[in-house]
Amino acid sequence: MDRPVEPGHFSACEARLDKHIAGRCSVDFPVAVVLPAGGSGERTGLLTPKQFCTFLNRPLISYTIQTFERVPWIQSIVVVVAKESLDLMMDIIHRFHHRNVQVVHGGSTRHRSIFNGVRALSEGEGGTARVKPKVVIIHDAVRPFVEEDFLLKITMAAKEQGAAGAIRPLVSTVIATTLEGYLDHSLERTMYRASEMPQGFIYDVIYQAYQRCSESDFEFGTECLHLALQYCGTNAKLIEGPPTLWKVTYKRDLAAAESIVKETLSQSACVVTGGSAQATELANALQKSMSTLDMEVDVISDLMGDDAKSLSKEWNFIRVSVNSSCFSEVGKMLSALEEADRALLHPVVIIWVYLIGSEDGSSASEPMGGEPAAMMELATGAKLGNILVYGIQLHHSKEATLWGRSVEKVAQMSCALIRDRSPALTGQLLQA
Ligand SMILES: Nc1ccn([C@@H]2O[C@H](COP(=O)(O)OP(=O)(O)OP(=O)(O)O)[C@@H](O)[C@H]2O)c(=O)n1
Ligand SMILES: O=C(CO)[C@H](O)[C@H](O)COP(=O)(O)O
Repeated sequence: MDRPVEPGHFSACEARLDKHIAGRCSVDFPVAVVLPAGGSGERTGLLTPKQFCTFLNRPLISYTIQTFERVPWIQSIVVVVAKESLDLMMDIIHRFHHRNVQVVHGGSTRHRSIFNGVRALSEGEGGTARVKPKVVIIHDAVRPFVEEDFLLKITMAAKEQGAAGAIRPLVSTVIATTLEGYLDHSLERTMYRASEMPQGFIYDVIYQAYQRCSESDFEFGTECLHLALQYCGTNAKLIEGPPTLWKVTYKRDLAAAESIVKETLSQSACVVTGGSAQATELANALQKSMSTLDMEVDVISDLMGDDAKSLSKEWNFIRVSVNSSCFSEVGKMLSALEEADRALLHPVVIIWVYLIGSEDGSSASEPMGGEPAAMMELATGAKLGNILVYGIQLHHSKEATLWGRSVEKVAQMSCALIRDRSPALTGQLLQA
């Protein structure tokens, strides 16, 4: 019996690889990606193939493509889809401004789809030859959460070894069963790992492996690393990856993916005060209260000058108005976000916090005559551009405890609206 892999064995190898990679200034060879997306997603029980199922107004595959588009040393992306999904895929590329993406049609099995994608990287239009990549990364289109540093590890290892693949510890014991459906024996779990994606290959290795493999491999195989070993004698370097490499397989996985994206978008907020002392005081109180709710808040007077950079890095904005129910400030923020095309890939949240009353006891004339209707109209238009506008109204109180409670309530409501990003509440003027 082979000796079990000692716990930490792979992390020791990875540490050496980390050091090896750390010494590299950049990827100085062409790298391409093949994203197999030609499946039907039967295990989700949904009619729409899971790679095209949407959350936060975007299909799953668009999140994965974006992940690779952000990697500067990846030159091209090939997405492999079923023939009947070609038009849908082209529409997604157009709608979400994906670039450097070539779409080819898939096959009846994952291996056939992947081979179509690999082949497309060396055969240009009409079968003419094209410059092929040195390394090709293969990554299931339904695995949206992969980080650049891990892609770099896989890519460098593939260049060094010919092939490399992500692995994860098994979470369930693997057993062998008898034909009658009884336990034959259980495998020693420490000797096995789950093979995940991404995987990387020297282009010629995986291309030749697919040219040499059998029909049975194409029909029943699920492991590219096996083909490289079996048909090219190339033994892949195995690298333990983070738990985020999981594959969307069941319907629940789509909900999990949405939750992860929402969490990523809900780490911080930018409060814009317009510069008034009272709005700034409220903003600072909100900042303090929201920090206790794990929300990092920045307070600025306006989205101008250096502060305008928030427009391109923040997903959540709070606009504080004092005794002024006009929406011009919110309208200006909305226009700036639309001009920056900020909500193309993710929904942006704007919360209008409307403070009535002031320290000297004066109060605006009873507000909100026609404003709720105007608020709803503004929010309805904004939603079409993937910007979610909510309103929270609060009354100033000179009684410190009461005022503190009001501010805390606004902080809680703001965090909830940001974290949930529900289109259902847009345009509502909530009472704190
Ligand atoms: N003929 C196929 C089958 C699968 N895939 C892709 O391979 C990846 C991983 O496969 P899997 O999770 O099994 O997807 P499906 O085959 O769609 O799922 P199911 O088995 O539930 O139908 C997915 O991105 C899937 O779209 C593909 O490109 N071509
Ligand atoms: O991890 C993988 C190979 O290394 C593949 O993602 C996995 O094998 C696909 O299997 P299935 O199509 O049944 O989901």
